[in-house]
Amino acid sequence: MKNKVTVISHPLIQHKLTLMRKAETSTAKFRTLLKEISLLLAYEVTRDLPLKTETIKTPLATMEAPVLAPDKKLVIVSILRAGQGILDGMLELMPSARVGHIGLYRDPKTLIAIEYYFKVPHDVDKRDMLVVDPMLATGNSAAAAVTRLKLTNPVSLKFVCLLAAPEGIEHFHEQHPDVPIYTAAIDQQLDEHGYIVPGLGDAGDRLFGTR
Ligand SMILES: O=P(O)(O)OC[C@H]1O[C@H](OP(=O)(O)OP(=O)(O)O)[C@H](O)[C@@H]1O
Ligand SMILES: O=c1cc[nH]c(=O)[nH]1
Ligand SMILES: [Mg+2]
Repeated sequence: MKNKVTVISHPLIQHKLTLMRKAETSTAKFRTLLKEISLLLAYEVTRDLPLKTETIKTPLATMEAPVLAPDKKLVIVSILRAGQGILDGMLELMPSARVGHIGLYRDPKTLIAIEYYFKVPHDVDKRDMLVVDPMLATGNSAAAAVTRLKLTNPVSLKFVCLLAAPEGIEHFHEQHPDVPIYTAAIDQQLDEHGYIVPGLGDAGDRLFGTR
């Protein structure tokens, strides 16, 4: 499991990601695309969820049918703000998942992540945790979020994003070699302001139309 990065390179994801990257893509379209991609990411990220069987009756017969095994299943933690875009899509696929929020913003000068909000369900220690944020740039935000969330003792932890920079992957795995990263793409590098290049710009601003 050490230093594991999975690039989810499904053609539908790659096509939609290209549309998201385009500077002319509207806020409404950007939001819809992120939601659609998140459904596809969720499908891949939950591939190893354990199953058990239960006896059910179809209109024709009784059968042993697969259902998700644990009573307490997933908790999805959104890193505010932009994590909300992935959360929306994932909740459509997994409407019973519990949800946590961690509010972080990057100080524009130091690029250090500053926490301003934290709330997770009381029973996260019985749940598998997906931490979601579209962007892994320096990795400061994701690493700080996971450091904080590890204190809540989730059963397991995965980090899910849309775009990752090589620098961010390295920094994140220096601090959390045990936490796998799932991403739709790994871009070239960071620019001097800590933005992913070629990237898609500021995910939060594009999602909420704040710029
Ligand atoms: O890997 P890092 O260098 O930490 O950068 C990534 C972070 O930057 C963005 O959030 P931002 O700070 O812009 O906050 P916002 O979501 O409220 O816009 C993004 O959503 C990540 O949380
Ligand atoms: O490229 C980047 C880097 C950090 N945060 C973003 O939203 N985009
Ligand atoms: Mg932002």
